[in-house]
Amino acid sequence: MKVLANDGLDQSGIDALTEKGFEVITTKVPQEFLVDYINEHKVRTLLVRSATQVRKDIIDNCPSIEIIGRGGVGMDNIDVDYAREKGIHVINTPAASSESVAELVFAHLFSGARFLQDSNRKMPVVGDSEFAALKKSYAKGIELRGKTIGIIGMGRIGQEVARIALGLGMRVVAADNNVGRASIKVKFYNNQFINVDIETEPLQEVLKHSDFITLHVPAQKDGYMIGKNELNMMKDGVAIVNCSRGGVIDEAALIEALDSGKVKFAGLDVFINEPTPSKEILNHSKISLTPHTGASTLEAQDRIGLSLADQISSILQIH
Ligand SMILES: O=C(O)[C@H](O)COP(=O)(O)O
Repeated sequence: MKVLANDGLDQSGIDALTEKGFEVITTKVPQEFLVDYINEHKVRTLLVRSATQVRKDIIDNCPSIEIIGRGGVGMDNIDVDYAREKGIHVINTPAASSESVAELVFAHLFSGARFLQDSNRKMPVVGDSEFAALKKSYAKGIELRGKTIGIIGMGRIGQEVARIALGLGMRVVAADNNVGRASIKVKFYNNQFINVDIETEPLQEVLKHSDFITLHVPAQKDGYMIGKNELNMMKDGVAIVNCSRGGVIDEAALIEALDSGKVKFAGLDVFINEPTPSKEILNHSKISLTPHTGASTLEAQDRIGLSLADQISSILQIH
């Protein structure tokens, strides 16, 4: 019962699977050697994050595979329908990382609002004499409280973003093609709950009325969701965060909008070219950057490991 976790697996998952008699291999096998490796080791379960591509070549040429597991949410690196047609179980962990991604959205928002990304780059390289000048250049920070956040995509992550935003005293507006109205349960530390209804609006309305926009949609098949036209619709001085997928936003149009001042700042966790984002993106003083770490917290990875182990055991009926 070999499980190959090609992009790694949290110890929680390794322990839970090992306890049930699975052999978990965490060797990173390069993409071009995967088919041979899987066949040689008769791997029955292939686990990946977003790095390993599980395309038709693997599905067609690795008859031992019974389960393909995505430790995370987005399955755009897996030919899901094709695998299912071939009788392979394809699983993911849609609920395990929402809090982590949502918290990263606010890390980017707070960073941009107070110039942290620029300050972290410049403070180590400028001398004492520049301290005052830097302080002056960061004098026009902004608060999040009281501002409007537009959430595009009200799935689990979008809803978690709404919960945090409400706690910060922000006004929340949302756009979602599938959800007419989202009722958000907000839990407080004393275990009390309140229900808050969030009306969704057409995308264009959300773009027009938001001070901050955050994207929580799957990888787009038909071009950019946010391109030049959409950027033009937004308020002057809007801020944008993308912790969903590269290619949801047109990076060239974003850079132009940052340079013109239309967009005040951006926070990007995902890029059109991963793992090599463009130099313009990497070096832009108004962009807060993270290398696709939305789900990379100890807590999320622990939950992901347990969820995968649970699902694999139940599919293979190992109790
Ligand atoms: O879809 C996801 O779950 C996130 O993009 C995280 O991807 P990762 O597992 O490669 O960090």
